[in-house]
Amino acid sequence: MAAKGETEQNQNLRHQEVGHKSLLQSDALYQYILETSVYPREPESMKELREVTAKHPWNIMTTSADEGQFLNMLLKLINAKNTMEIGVYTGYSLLATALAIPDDGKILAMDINRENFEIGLPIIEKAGLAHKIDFREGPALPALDQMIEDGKYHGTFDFIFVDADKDNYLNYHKRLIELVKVGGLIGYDNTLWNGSVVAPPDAPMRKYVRYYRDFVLELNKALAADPRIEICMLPVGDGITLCRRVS
Ligand SMILES: C[S@@+](CC[C@H](N)C(=O)[O-])C[C@H]1O[C@@H](n2cnc3c(N)ncnc32)[C@H](O)[C@@H]1O
Repeated sequence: MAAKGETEQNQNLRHQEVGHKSLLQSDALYQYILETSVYPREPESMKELREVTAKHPWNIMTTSADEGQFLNMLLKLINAKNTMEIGVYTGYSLLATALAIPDDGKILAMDINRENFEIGLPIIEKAGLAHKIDFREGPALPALDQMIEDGKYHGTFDFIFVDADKDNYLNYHKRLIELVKVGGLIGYDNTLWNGSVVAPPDAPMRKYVRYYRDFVLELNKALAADPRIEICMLPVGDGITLCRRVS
């Protein structure tokens, strides 16, 4: 929202700064989406987890409520059962997934930080969903290598959500393309990276946005050129690219 008394010119300038949270033209439009169709339909457990996460110092990392709603709907549409998530944080997207998959569905969830996962875990337990989650603490890349070496995970995942270290996304893609089933989906989060993907190099940008920007640009090019997948880039949240494995 525009601060009280802020001039239109200042407001426009503020929206040009890279790092603006919403990719939409105005905060008011984003707020409209949240208040009209997201918050009124958000399950109690997701609301509770969102509110607990809001008090955490790194809350900027959480998946937005509109993206959580989108993931939940998408997983139901594709009847996902066997899923993976790389980058859990306090578990908002994890909970959106756990709510969408059937009772015997599974989520292999990986994160280097167990402490943050444990912030959301009691809420997931209270919702009766913890049995669907196999949380593994540690860096995802060696874990994926191990799965590939094991052989038994090839082509077994219906859906994989990647929301972790952007400088590894291409490394993840090389492995995940073997683990997702033909016809299954991989979702890469933050592919519009705060809008920085179209910013001039000298634009004002937070340090971490600038650091990861080139990796995101490289990923987007590589996904667009990969004949093993069909892709669809959506301006939901910070941008999500869905990749459907076709071969
Ligand atoms: C943007 S947050 C994930 C947000 C989460 N999807 C949600 O809904 O709140 C990114 C997470 O990736 C984790 N992460 C960073 N590097 C990682 C790595 N190499 N392997 C696994 N997880 C990693 C971080 O600890 C952090 O919790």
